[in-house]
Amino acid sequence: MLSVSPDPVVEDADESPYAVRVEDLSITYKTTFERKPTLKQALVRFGRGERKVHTVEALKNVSFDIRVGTAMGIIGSNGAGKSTLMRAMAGILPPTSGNVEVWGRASTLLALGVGFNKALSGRENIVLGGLAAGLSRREVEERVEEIAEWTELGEFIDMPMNTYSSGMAARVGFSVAVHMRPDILMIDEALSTGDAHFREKASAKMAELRDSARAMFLISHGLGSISEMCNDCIWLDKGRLMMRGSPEEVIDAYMTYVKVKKSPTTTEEM
Ligand SMILES: Nc1ncnc2c1ncn2[C@@H]1O[C@H](COP(=O)(O)OP(=O)(O)OP(=O)(O)O)[C@@H](O)[C@H]1O
Repeated sequence: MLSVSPDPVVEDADESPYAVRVEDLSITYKTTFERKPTLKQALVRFGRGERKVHTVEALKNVSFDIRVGTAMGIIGSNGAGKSTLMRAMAGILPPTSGNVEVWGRASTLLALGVGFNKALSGRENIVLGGLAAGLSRREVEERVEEIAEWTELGEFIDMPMNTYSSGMAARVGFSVAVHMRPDILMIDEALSTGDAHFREKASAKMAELRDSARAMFLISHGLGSISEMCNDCIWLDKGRLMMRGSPEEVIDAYMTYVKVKKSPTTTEEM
């Protein structure tokens, strides 16, 4: 079950209120697919394929909570369940079991550029993105110029997005997400897109948002950006929560686990 409330709950006057609470969360994907029959099976069954169900337990009994002011890094190998967790917290994916409670409006920067209509211009996609994020027509009109300007795409902003490079499309996605003034900001790999100049600009914007939002989540294989941007960290492995702690200690444990020597290059490539 996902529940979203507008205001944070204060339970203990000495502590910041909760921003997100994840309780015993499990998510299982079920995909059916047509398995190609062997020649013999095809002859026996006159070419009919066999429907197979493939089940993946992407998250298994994950629990944690974060308070206002937390910038949490999420680390783990490919397929560990990081994006699944983010999707569940954003309300895009319903839990198979367990609960997710979110206080405030979440804005996600998942898989940058996905969801754009490439036949439309960057500016038109900004309008659609703003409306999809729940802004009113008027709010979108008020912000579209600023969002377009921020991409620094010049006249490309009025050209169809199928003429863009992936980095240019990512700029549009990033700009829309960071201008939604979210309470809870969720960023998936945003820092790895764009060129050096845009990455720097994106980092500065994220630092600004981290300070104004109630909470932030950052998924990145660039462990350097996790230690730079975050004050809390979790490590997922095969859907399980392995560890929670300061970015330094969790990254250390993770690096030891995957037995990769610590060096600036490997840190960025994990
Ligand atoms: N839509 C889906 N249908 C079926 N299985 C899925 C789907 N999305 C993800 N999975 C599976 O769930 C598991 C977790 O995937 P997820 O994308 O959450 O991992 P991740 O930690 O974000 O990985 P990466 O670092 O590669 O982005 C993987 O085994 C993946 O194959």
